[in-house]
Amino acid sequence: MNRRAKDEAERLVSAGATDEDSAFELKLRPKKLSEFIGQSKAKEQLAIALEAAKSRGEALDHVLLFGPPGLGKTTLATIIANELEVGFQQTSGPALQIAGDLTAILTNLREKQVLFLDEIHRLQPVLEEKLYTALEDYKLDIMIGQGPAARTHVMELRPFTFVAATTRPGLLSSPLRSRFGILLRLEFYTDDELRFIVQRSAEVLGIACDEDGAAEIAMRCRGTPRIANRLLRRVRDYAQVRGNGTIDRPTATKALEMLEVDSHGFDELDRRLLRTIIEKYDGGPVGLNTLAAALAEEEDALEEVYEPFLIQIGFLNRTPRGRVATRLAYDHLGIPMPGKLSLF
Ligand SMILES: Nc1ncnc2c1ncn2[C@@H]1O[C@H](COP(=O)(O)OP(=O)(O)OP(=O)(O)O)[C@@H](O)[C@H]1O
Repeated sequence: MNRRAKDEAERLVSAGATDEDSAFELKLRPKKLSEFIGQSKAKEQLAIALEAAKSRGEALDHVLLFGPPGLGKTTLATIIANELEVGFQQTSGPALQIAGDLTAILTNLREKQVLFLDEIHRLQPVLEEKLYTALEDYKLDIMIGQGPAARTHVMELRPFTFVAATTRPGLLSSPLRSRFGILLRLEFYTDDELRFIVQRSAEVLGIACDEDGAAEIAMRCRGTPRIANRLLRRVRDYAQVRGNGTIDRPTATKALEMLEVDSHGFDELDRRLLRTIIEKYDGGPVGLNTLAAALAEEEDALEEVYEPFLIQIGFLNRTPRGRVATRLAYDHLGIPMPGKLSLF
């Protein structure tokens, strides 16, 4: 495990998946679009496209899912296959190393099947080019032989639906982006939607959790279902050992305070990030690389994992000159915000 993955795994409110999450996520994953809570815009777009493809008896257009980690991209990909009643095969950008890997997967796909490729922004450029004709015409160029005797053979593929996911849509080349007919952006969830998700997960896992207890967890999970499900498991432990086994508001509050997850779902790292901008750089603007060096964190991790939620809830601004802490950040940390200089 590299340092970033290790730090991420240790961070309770990280949106990245840990091994423990994966085991639970299999149980908690909604199987049908009707069970998928929230994301009404993406859901409606998808429902219409699914119905149209089904009524025409064709493979669904290729789908690109994008948004921060843990919001349900993999879940939606599996739902697409379930709704179409076709097979589902999953791989990821970093897992595909050589052209042969991709060829093997594509040539083994069955008619109208869903192929899900996670982290498509990390796909190697040569493989990306190979994908173009496969996505456009269901054809694959295969090189046979080597040197002057090498020949290209065009292989026909069965029509399939390609579903790709990325946290960094900006890194995709425009030819690749243009191969997708359906673009679905996933947004952070509202507190109400997350309360439903917590209650549903509690029911599936057989955990006693009342509405207020679920609301307390929902409020502190950074708009992210994966974090909601993880906090639910930790609060359940606390309720069993220190409480009467039921998750109500006081139990959830005490458990989350003990875990140092504050009322906004911030942990030590978020507070350190905001405090660094305020105390070391007078509130900003400070460039991403300077900030990453000051925090001893990687730029990618700051940009992909930590910042999106802080920006979404208005604690941080990304400006052309760098990151700026907002008044909300000063207030939350109890630091007085310096007044603007006035000429009068
Ligand atoms: N709308 C939803 N309703 C109920 N549960 C959800 C919803 N979205 C996600 N979840 C739950 O959150 C967890 C994480 O979802 P998922 O693995 O689909 O996220 P992801 O966006 O693919 O993340 P990553 O890209 O990091 O893999 C799963 O346990 C899933 O059951």
